[in-house]
Amino acid sequence: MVLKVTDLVGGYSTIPVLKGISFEVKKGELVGLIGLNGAGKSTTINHIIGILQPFSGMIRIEGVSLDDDPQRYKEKIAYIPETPILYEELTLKEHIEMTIMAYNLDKDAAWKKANDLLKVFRLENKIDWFPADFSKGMKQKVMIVCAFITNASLYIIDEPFLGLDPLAINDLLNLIETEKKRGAGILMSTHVLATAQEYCDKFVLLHEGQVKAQGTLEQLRASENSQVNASLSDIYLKMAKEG
Ligand SMILES: Nc1ncnc2c1ncn2[C@@H]1O[C@H](COP(=O)(O)OP(=O)(O)OP(=O)(O)O)[C@@H](O)[C@H]1O
Repeated sequence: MVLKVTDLVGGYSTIPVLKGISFEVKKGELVGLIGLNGAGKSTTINHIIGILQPFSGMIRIEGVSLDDDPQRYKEKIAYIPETPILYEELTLKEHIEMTIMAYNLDKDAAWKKANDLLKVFRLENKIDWFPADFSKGMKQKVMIVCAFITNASLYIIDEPFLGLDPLAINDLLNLIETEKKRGAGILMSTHVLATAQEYCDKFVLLHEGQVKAQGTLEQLRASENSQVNASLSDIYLKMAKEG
């Protein structure tokens, strides 16, 4: 098991946004975190990456909780936020060097991987550029390059399909496939349900801070009494309208 979230109650103030959610991401699985605006996807992610403290419940990555060992817990996660977060005063090269230090990576192996990824995402001649020189999509690609050199156990990818061009989306999906084969787990939040349906192994449907349904598409169809050919979008809309 890569990620195990158990009875997580959490949020920002004393009123919980998440009302006791449980789900898992296994090795080699891509799990889609699906929900309407305000359903609690970002709040869930903020708890997993340790920005928010659970009110109650447990989050473990490969059996380790943030309280057990914060450094080990954080090294197991690579997070790609929806809005890229880069250091304005650091070049692309320095972002990669910082990632190598933060994750304690072998320098030569990490740079080999980074150079391959820089080529894939057409950034190899922009290594000395600062974030201010990059477009939003290019900044997102910098975050992808940094995340995918870490050998993380768990990738958390927040809405990857809106800022990237189709070529980059395809490259990212290929990277995800490679990491799945390596045994990593991936939790991906998205509103692009057709792509999620095509690529995710399982889904967690969040609604108003609760897990309304989870499992494979077949399992969702069964649990929501949907037709045998119902799409993820059909199932989700039906569930959201029923409340
Ligand atoms: N910083 C914050 N402080 C207080 N409440 C917040 C904060 N961020 C989000 N919330 C509240 O938490 C709830 C869940 O929001 P969250 O951002 O997790 O939703 P989401 O599923 O990620 O939505 P979206 O698809 O719009 O990104 C909402 O009711 C929102 O108002």
